[in-house]
Amino acid sequence: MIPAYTGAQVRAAEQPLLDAGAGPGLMRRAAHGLARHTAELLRRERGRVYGTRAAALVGTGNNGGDALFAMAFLTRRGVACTAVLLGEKAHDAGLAAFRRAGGRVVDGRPGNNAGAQPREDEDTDDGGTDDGSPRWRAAVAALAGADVVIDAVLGTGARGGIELPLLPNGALVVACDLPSGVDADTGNAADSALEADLTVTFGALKTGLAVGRGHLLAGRVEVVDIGLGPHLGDPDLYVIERSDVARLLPRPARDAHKYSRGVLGLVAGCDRYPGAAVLSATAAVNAGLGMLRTVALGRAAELLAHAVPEAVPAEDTDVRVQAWAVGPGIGDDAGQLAAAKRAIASGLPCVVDASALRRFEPSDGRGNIVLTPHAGELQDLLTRAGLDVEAGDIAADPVRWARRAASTYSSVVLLKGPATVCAAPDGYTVVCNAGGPELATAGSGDVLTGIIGKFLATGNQLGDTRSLVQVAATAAAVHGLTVHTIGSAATPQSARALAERVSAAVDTVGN
Ligand SMILES: NC(=O)C1=CN([C@@H]2O[C@H](COP(=O)(O)OP(=O)(O)OC[C@H]3O[C@@H](n4cnc5c(N)ncnc54)[C@H](O)[C@@H]3O)[C@@H](O)[C@H]2O)[C@@H](O)CC1
Repeated sequence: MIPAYTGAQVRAAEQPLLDAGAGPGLMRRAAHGLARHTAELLRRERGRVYGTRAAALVGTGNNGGDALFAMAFLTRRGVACTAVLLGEKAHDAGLAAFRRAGGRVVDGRPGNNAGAQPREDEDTDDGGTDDGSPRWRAAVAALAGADVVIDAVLGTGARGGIELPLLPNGALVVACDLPSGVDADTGNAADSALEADLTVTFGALKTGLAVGRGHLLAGRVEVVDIGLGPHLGDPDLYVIERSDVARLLPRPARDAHKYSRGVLGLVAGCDRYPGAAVLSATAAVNAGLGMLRTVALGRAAELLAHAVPEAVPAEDTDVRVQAWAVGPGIGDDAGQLAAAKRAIASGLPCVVDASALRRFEPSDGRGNIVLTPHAGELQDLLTRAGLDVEAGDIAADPVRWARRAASTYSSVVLLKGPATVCAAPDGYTVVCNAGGPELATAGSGDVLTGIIGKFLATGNQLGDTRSLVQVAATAAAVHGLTVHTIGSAATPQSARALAERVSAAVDTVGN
């Protein structure tokens, strides 16, 4: 697991070192890491470092200082470097070092009225600012032709919105510590924040790079160790890695039989929505389940019999299983909703999804239940519990609201989204960043429910809600990895294809 910390935690860890006069050393290590990773990116994407062109957008604080020192290193490696100063001041020592190394400095400050003229062939990306003022003209002209632009306007000291100049088309973007305008604590981002190819972050991974828009804007993330380790304390959350998935995956014992491999009860599907039951059932079976008992009605039952012959129909929830998965495709069917309620009340481990979430009450919660809402369903859960929360609030701080729902409903909450946030009632949180937009199709959630159900039924990883969070994150990772078992990431993928590839995904991490 990769530990992630809020910006406030990282700043607190830095403080004793700053008090002891270690600030310049910290910055030198950060700058060295930024220069090294930027050079590696140039070598990979441009085939060389010497003779390339770099520009940095430099703000007033230490974040800008990091970039100035980093560009001093790069200048010495034969990179033509330009610093575009966007604030009233710049880090003194960093600026002096950059000038000494022979770097070029351009004044992009608000008061600058002597801006350079744009080149005639200037070609810029959308998204930034070019209101024609000399300030932005100077910045845009200085950036033209850059192979790489280092975004070092704001780091963990950011407050509120930010304006940035237009970037040249085709330039690589490296964010220094985090993309300017991203909130290191939450992942919320200013509209103008730039999308990076690479983020080089210092001291520790920041929560804001693991979740929300910050995660989407960060690109590849490299963590540079600057020696904060002993001062960091408990992380805000963890990001699950492939090696964790391999460790946490339940494996059958050599003397396993179908009951020891897990028996899952599935309450899914109805006449109106028969397909969801097939997707959940297929995923559960392909995840390595010992036996599946299905409570399905009418067309859903017929379809299941054809599509998933392994599924053993059950008349009711009065059957012997080790865990339940309830909700996919049950819609408003009164019989299926009642069956889901009974399964939830059985006391067995249970994953609750889709329509079953709409009837789930805080008093139904307990430590062996996983709720799997998307943002809209989370808003509904929170609103029904008396909390005033808008969709935008959840997008701006998904970890906070997933935790809030987990404590309110005394259950583990798996919040679906570009990053999957799994939170326990005590706040322990694991984020899964496997997969991508390929997973955002109707039916994909039904697949995830089947995988979680299988892991709950196997049960050998369950102990407390923290273990259950890890189980949920492992299931989310397997779900995400199904994407990588089919063609390239750009290959369109149906939920059915994902369900059928669950065994291949388990195989990729399990071996
Ligand atoms: N503190 C340390 O020892 C270290 C800090 N490091 C770097 O320092 C950064 C934090 O430095 P700072 O605390 O100086 O903060 P930043 O450099 O992130 O920004 C602070 C400056 O930006 C201004 N500012 C804030 N919000 C603004 C906005 N919306 N628009 C325009 N200006 C705005 C503030 O007035 C202040 O001058 C980290 O992200 C990291 O890059 C690294 O050098 C490692 C060591």
